[in-house]
Amino acid sequence: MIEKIDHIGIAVSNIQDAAKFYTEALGLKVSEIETVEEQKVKTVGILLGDTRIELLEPLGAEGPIAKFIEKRGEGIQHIALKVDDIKAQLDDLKQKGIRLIDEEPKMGAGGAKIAFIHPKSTNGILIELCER
Ligand SMILES: C[C@@H](C(=O)O)C(=O)SCCNC(=O)CCNC(=O)[C@H](O)C(C)(C)COP(=O)(O)OP(=O)(O)OC[C@H]1O[C@@H](n2cnc3c(N)ncnc32)[C@H](O)[C@@H]1OP(=O)(O)O
Ligand SMILES: [Co+2]
Repeated sequence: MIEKIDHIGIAVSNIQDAAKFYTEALGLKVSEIETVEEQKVKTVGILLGDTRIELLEPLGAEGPIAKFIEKRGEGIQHIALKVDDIKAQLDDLKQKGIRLIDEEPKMGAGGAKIAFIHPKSTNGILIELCER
């Protein structure tokens, strides 16, 4: 079951600089910075009620966020949907012929299980499934 939007992922060159807009101009709170090696990113969550904005900075020249910024510049990179059972959701999507980037969940920020659906199956939006 899909529960809600868990977060919106925004690719930025520098999370400290980018976070200032949300904290200083909008008065929002941020989580601790976390490194997710597998995705080659540093990330903070901007807390917004029961959802969040996830700022993502590339760890180096490689990885999906580095590549995204190089090709498209900073901006919205993905939308994450919270699911109650990510394995079941992935099996269901696979059976429906949806192109998955990850057939098995990976480790995301905050210990979440995450998996991505390819933009070719979603009219050009990168969608993450996320189970907490
Ligand atoms: C920390 C964690 C968490 O939440 O806990 C995260 O979120 S980590 C967040 C970062 N991690 C990820 O994004 C992991 C999943 N992402 C990936 O595997 C990759 O970024 C792909 C989405 C497969 C794209 O890979 P790559 O750029 O190498 O492929 P590509 O250049 O051939 O692109 C294939 C097609 O997808 C499009 N495309 C690429 N990135 C896109 C994006 N973010 N949103 C929408 N479309 C996108 C390209 O324009 C291209 O379309 P055309 O063919 O029409 O030109
Ligand atoms: Co995410």
